[in-house]
Amino acid sequence: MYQPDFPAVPHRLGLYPVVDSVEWIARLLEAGVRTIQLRIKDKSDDEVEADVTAAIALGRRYRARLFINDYWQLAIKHQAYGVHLGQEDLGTTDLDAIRQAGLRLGVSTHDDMEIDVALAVKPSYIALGHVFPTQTKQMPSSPQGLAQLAVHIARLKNYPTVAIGGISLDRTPAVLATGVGSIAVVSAITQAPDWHMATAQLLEMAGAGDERS
Ligand SMILES: Cc1ncc(COP(=O)(O)OP(=O)(O)O)c(N)n1
Ligand SMILES: Cc1nc(C(=O)O)sc1CCOP(=O)(O)O
Ligand SMILES: [Mg+2]
Repeated sequence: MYQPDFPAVPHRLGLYPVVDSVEWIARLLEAGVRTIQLRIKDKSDDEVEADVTAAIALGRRYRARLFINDYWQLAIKHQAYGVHLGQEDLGTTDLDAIRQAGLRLGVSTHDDMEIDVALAVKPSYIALGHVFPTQTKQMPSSPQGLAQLAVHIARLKNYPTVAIGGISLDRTPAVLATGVGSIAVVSAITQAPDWHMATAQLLEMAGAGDERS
């Protein structure tokens, strides 16, 4: 049963690019993306606040689901659609503040134990990674692969789910065949020889997500 303690998101979030600049947010929203994340690493709140506010304004203009990675206080201050947090963030974040501000919450997981932790938080969606090897982030764990992803999706049947890690254009059909509602990608778009074409192809396969809930 999907009864999150945070506002619900559509079951299928569709194509979900994870990008590190307002420029990428602007061009991907213009290209038709409707679920997206601003992921800027290792800067102070002061350094990122202008980018966070600009990204949130763009998200509103395009009626998109804009998640802020890590900077949950800024996300609350500027009323983002949602926040994405990792497992290690859960103990240091005021989850009640996010809930009371009405923001959606996405939580990363990498194995069954982390899924148990995430389910206890009752977030809006659960991310499952990393499916394949990735060059984008150093991962302490091994890739879980498609078979394990499918097991997790079966366990989480009514929960909105997002797959992440090494998802390329070629691998997308097999990832979607597990029943996952969304594919989160970095390099498949940002390192593509033609990002516009790659985005159009990924949107064609994964969709832009269901209507807002
Ligand atoms: C959709 C999605 N899934 C997983 C992650 C990873 O988040 P996290 O574990 O917080 O690690 P960093 O991205 O902060 O390095 C994500 N960002 N988005
Ligand atoms: C940011 C991130 N988080 C992951 C996780 O498994 O939690 S994998 C990942 C990087 C995904 O980049 P790419 O699409 O280029 O492989
Ligand atoms: Mg994070």
